[in-house]
This record gives sequence, structure tokens and C-alpha cells, in this order.
Amino acid sequence: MSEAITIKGLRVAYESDIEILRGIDMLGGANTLTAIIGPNGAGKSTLLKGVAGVAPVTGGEIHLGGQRIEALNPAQRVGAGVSFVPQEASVFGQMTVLENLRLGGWHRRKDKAWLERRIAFCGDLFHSIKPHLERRAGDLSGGQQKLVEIARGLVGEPRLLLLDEPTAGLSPVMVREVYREIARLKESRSVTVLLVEQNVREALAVADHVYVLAMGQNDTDGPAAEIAGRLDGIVRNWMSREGSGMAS
Ligand SMILES: Nc1ncnc2c1ncn2[C@@H]1O[C@H](COP(=O)(O)OP(=O)(O)OP(=O)(O)O)[C@@H](O)[C@H]1O
Repeated sequence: MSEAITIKGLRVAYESDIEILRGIDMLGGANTLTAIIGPNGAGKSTLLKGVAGVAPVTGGEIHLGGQRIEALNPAQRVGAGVSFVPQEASVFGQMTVLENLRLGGWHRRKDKAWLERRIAFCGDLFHSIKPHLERRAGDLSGGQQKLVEIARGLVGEPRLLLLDEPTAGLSPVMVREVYREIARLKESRSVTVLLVEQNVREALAVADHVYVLAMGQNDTDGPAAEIAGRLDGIVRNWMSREGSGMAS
């Protein structure tokens, strides 16, 4: 069962005297997809890392459902239902797609019926990897490999899935392929998703709600359609602040 995530006044500092996030507030409704956009260096990836427990949280609260998780270590956060799919490629290329997916359920590997059910669920969700379960993951396209990573992140039945720039470095064709499948994931309403993305238009097309960050703080937020309607002004604002590497 997935849960809402509530973030209150979150602060993150990689080094003690340089705060990258300076009091972020955010609400991601249960089973919704919330996109996080903003100019380069705004702190989007840092926010996901703070929630996953792999960047040092120096203040604020993170509630997943009824549970406070900001003081838990990364492994404990996985136990609390947090699944983080990092931007960097993390597929095991020498292993088959199926073996990669099984790793996602490692903590409950003895419960074979549950594991097979979860793998079947993920295979049904991600049409473009289902035909390739027995192939070496390293032989798949870049987009399909990213989908294997996302599916692996889902196998463990998380309550919260964190997707950090899933289309970074992919060709436009692969970006569209990945987003077709992320749209199906969203429509399944089976997990709460926080998505960080530089391909802003794809992110807005799939999101329920959108948060815009700038310089480690909340800039603006709203339903995806509303943010899409005023995107030009939002991006102009980024440009005037510090320039942007946004792709659209
Ligand atoms: N491990 C780290 N140690 C120190 N500073 C870091 C580290 N990771 C990121 N930063 C800094 O934190 C700031 C925010 O980076 P972050 O990657 O969160 O931004 P972002 O909004 O995701 O940007 P982009 O879209 O370019 O990935 C940047 O100034 C970056 O240099």
C-alpha cells in the first residue's frame, strides 16, 4: 500500500557550512506522481537523495504515511518503503533482465509466490521489457535498461518510488519510450512517485502535481496543467536568475 509523503522545512548540506536545500516543503499525495523541476543546481536531485537518506539531512521532517523517516539510515528507509532509482546507470549488464528484477525483491526472496507475483506485475506494466526477460540486460537499449532499473525499484513493493532524471542522456526516441511506460505506471495508481526531470514537457505531461525549485527553496507549485499553462513565465524567471540547461 502506498502512502502520501510530506516534507516540511527540509534542509540538506553535503558540507556543514554550505546548505544546498534551505527549507523545502512538499506534499506528494498517495498513489500520485509529483514532478520536481527547476534550473540546473536548484537542488532537485539533492531533494530525492535527502529523502532516500543518501544525502545528509540537517533539518526538517519527512513523513511517509504516519512514519517519520528523516532520521533513518538508507537501509532503514528501504525497510520503510522507500525505493530510489538514481540517475546513474545501475543495471547489472551481465545478468538477465529477470535476474535484475529478482534482485529488487531480495529482502523477501524466500517468499517465492510473492516475488513471482511482483515480477509479473512489473512485466505487465513495462511492455517494452516484458519480451526481453531472458536477455542480458546490457544488450537492451538505453531506454529499456532504465526501465529495467525502474521495474527493479518497484519489485520490492515500495510505498514511495523516487525517480531521479530517468531520461538523462537518452535520445528523444528513447525519452518518449520511457515516458510511455512511466505514464502507465502512473495510471496503475499503485505507488506514490516523486520524479525529478530535466525534460520538463514530458514530466508535466505525466505528472499530477508539479513543484518548481530554485536555489534550494520552493519557487512555485500547482497542478500539472496549471504549471504547463504558465511554463514560459516560469522558465523566463529561471533564465533571469542564473541561466538554465533545461531541455524542452
Ligand atoms: N555530493 C555533493 N557534494 C557537494 N555538493 C554537491 C554534491 N552533489 C550536489 N552538490 C551541489 O548541490 C547543488 C544542487 O545539486 P543538484 O544535483 O541537487 O541540483 P539539480 O537541481 O538536480 O541540478 P541538475 O538538474 O543540474 O542535476 C549544486 O550546486 C551541486 O554542485
